[in-house]
Amino acid sequence: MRVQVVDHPLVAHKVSVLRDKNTPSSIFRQLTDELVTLLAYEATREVRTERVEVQTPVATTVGTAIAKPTPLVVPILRAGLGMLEGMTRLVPTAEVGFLGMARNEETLDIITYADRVPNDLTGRQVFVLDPMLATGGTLAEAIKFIFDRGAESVTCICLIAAPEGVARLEEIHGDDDRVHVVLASLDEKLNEKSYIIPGLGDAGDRLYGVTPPIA
Ligand SMILES: O=P(O)(O)OC[C@H]1O[C@H](OP(=O)(O)OP(=O)(O)O)[C@H](O)[C@@H]1O
Ligand SMILES: O=c1cc[nH]c(=O)[nH]1
Ligand SMILES: [Mg+2]
Repeated sequence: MRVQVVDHPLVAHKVSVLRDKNTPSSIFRQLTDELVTLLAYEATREVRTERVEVQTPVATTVGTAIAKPTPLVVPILRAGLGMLEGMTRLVPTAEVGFLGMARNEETLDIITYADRVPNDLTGRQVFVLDPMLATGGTLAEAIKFIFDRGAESVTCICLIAAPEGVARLEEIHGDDDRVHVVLASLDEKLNEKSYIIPGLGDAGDRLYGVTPPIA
């Protein structure tokens, strides 16, 4: 498993504004969108391509196209939805599947409440979007889910991660070069409620407002 923290002043600036508790939802959504585009640029370096013939106004040349089957983008609802548009803007030919997952804030168990992901992911490169990697429970479950359907590789794009969550994924996928994690920031730690410190609070709530927990 490869973990990459994107080291760029624009990324660092935007993450700092995201963290600020006084940043309103509208700006939070806009910054999330901008950050995804910057991270996706790195995360898609190994997207499969093929050579194509291109006719310019003056000559014929060989160009590059994203190969089929096209990448599949999977935002983890809710918070991952805030990252979808930034990703599809960069890879407009990607297909999109949806996974609804929520962590029970008491037990930290993961509830999968929606599955709109193709049943057969054989040979697919999958990009999972979720702004927060805290204990790693959600992403561990999502990665397993996607590999169980036959995907070739899983690249997770997250804004902020805790070392504890990265360590959990390393424990499961340490030797697995099919897994790649791209981050804007690797933070300090988790607090006693498994929130990321310093983090940015609850990403879903900051994007969309407070929602009651799923029973
Ligand atoms: O690494 P973990 O400890 O599993 O925590 C991270 C998960 O928590 C948040 O989702 P949440 O459960 O709050 O759902 P939401 O997006 O609907 O708010 C976040 O978007 C991740 O999916
Ligand atoms: O800090 C955290 C941890 C989990 N989920 C969030 O949205 N934020
Ligand atoms: Mg949440």
